[in-house]
Amino acid sequence: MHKAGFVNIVGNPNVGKSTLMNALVGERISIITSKAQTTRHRIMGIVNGEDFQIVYSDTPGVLKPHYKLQKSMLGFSQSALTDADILLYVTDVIDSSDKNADFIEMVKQHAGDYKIILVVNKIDLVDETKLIEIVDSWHTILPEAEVIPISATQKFNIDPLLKRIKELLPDSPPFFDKDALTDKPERFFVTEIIREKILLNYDKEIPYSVEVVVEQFKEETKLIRINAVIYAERDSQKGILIGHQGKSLRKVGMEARKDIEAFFGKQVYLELFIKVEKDWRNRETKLRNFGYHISD
Ligand SMILES: Nc1nc2c(ncn2[C@@H]2O[C@H](COP(=O)(O)OP(=O)(O)OP(=O)(O)O)[C@@H](O)[C@H]2O)c(=O)[nH]1
Repeated sequence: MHKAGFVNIVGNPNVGKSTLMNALVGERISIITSKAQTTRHRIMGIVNGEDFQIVYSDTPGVLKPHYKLQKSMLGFSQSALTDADILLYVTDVIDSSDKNADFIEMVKQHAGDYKIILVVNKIDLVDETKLIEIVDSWHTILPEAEVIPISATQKFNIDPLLKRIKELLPDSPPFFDKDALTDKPERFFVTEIIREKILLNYDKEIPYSVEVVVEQFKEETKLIRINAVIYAERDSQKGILIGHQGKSLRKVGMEARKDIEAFFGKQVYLELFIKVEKDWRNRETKLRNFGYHISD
């Protein structure tokens, strides 16, 4: 049986999230260190094993202390919370729970949607008595969570944490092509960015009916040339995607190009094509393979 799921990492700045990520992900995988932000999450790394796939991502901004958790942010934060399989709430022995009261409340509200692991980092800085006190207090604040104390820099308790994450992952086939992603993560991000722009620019039916495939990704010294195909299911959708005098598609292309340029820190020449592939949904596997095909 294969396991796969989304592990969403939240926590205040400076508690050691990056250090923990490196320790968890280490050399086990193709780490994706890019700063690009996709629709809801920033994917930080994907760990592939023979029978599992862990997709780590974080929710930027959720816990920044200078961001008073305002009403307007709530929707975003909640959606980030609801689609995690496992929530990795990272804190450290210095962090105080008071300033996160609002966020903790939200975590609790969604406790039925995911498993929560509360990671107390930097335990190398305190003695045992203090640590027990801290762990106990978190048990009280968030009884829904399993508390795992670690030291990311000392690599203490990292393996048991990883083991627990694997145990808690739901049974599922992988979400991302395991091999293709390992050596070509950039295609995945291009696809994600284009998909995001489609989501933002068209009504619901369209985003769910299209598949984006990067057919060419050619990196030159000063420029990246990308050809991507948006597959629609019907001719009518093709028309909507293109829009009046090509206006809609141009807008998607322009917005996507800007983000892709920011992502790679390089000028990008992006060409978008639309093709109709009737009933592509029933041929998903074929399409997925095709999507990672390198044409140059
Ligand atoms: N003593 C100790 N320091 C640690 C440990 N883990 C991380 N640190 C230190 O804590 C600081 C912050 O670590 P980061 O991994 O950058 O923290 P972060 O949560 O990713 O920070 P942001 O990127 O600001 O959100 C660094 O100086 C780390 O070396 C630990 O286990 N013990």
